[in-house]
Amino acid sequence: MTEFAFDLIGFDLDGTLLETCGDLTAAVNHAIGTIGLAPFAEAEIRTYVGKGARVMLRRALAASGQEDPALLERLLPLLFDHYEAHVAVHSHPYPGLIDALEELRGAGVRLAVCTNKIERFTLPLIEKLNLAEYFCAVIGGDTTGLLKPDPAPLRAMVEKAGGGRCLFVGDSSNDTLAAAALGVPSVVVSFGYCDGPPAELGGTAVIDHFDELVPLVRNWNH
Ligand SMILES: O=C(O)COP(=O)(O)O
Ligand SMILES: [Mg+2]
Repeated sequence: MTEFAFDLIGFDLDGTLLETCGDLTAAVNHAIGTIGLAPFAEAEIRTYVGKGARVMLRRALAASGQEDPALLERLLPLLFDHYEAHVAVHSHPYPGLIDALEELRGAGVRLAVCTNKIERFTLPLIEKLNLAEYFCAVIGGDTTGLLKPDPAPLRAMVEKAGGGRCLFVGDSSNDTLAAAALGVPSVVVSFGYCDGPPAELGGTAVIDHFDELVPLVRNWNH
């Protein structure tokens, strides 16, 4: 038991723990630049993030008028190699995150990650930003073979982290749907890459800043 309503708090990665869009945009632009396509602004790529790198690149190619699946398969390794070499150039935790993680950990709440980003990028990114020590389980988009909104990766996170009363924090309907399918309450961060109005994404609650997370779970009344 903890002083909070939860034993375990899981987090989505892109657009929730971390602002990663600068490095993702650079990787997309590198890949499509090799065939002479015009680069995208970060604000556009933000709307393509959340269902894994393959879907992000497919969306960018479609917006460039390129729908050929073979082209997607040819450019994806170029995106991967660029992203792997530049995974934490601009990426950084959202304001207030570290203080919130410290306070939750100090209160005995276990912390974990469940992201659609594949492990090849997820693990080094968390390491490089000095966040690995906080998380007792990290599930990537290729860990179970299924992506959120399927609940399988979230279930794997809960099991690996030792179970208990769980809350999941995310920025998109992938997160709220996966949580709902597992019967886990969810919090939407309105500052992420939300795929709709934050209050309409199906979460149990919405926060606008990580400073709101600890008071929310301390006074949980949902
Ligand atoms: O789209 C991705 O690669 C990952 O997104 P997520 O961390 O929000 O699940
Ligand atoms: Mg996300």
